[in-house]
Amino acid sequence: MAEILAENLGVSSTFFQENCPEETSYLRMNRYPPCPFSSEVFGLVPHTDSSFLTVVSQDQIGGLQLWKNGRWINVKPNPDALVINIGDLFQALSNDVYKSIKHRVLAPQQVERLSLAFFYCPTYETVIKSCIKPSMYREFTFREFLMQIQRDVKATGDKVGVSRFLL
Ligand SMILES: O=C(O)CCC(=O)C(=O)O
Ligand SMILES: [Fe+2]
Repeated sequence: MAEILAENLGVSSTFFQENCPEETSYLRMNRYPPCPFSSEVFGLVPHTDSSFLTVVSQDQIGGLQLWKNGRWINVKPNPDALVINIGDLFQALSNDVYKSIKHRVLAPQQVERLSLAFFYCPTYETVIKSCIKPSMYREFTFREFLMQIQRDVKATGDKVGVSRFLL
């Protein structure tokens, strides 16, 4: 899927094969326990993913929301479908042709919710640069990106993200 999305971006056809070996991607298992204060807390605070793509499998409880056209949209659970999110790295690689989607998870009120998120990521040394010119972002390695996030979270409490690398 990453290869298909990158087809018209000038990205080398072997880019993902070369930079995303199996061991650099990971699966996160999320458990959201029922919360009596669910209107006051999040299951997962609004964020974008630091991956190329994220594949999410969610159960039937619901609560995942996307920020679209200035409002939060519910992602209706569908047992026959996976949710694929564009992550920060695809946004930079595509020079904003694809946008990293902001999303959040509401805390469930009565029953626990489970989800699985697979983060498709490159090696730390992978250089992220757009082939579309003029490039909006300066080139950076995945390692630099993750370290910048750590610094920003420490300093501001927030991730900031790819906008940090805008030229
Ligand atoms: O639980 C979900 O539906 C989404 C999980 C998520 O956004 C994440 O793990 O980054
Ligand atoms: Fe996420």
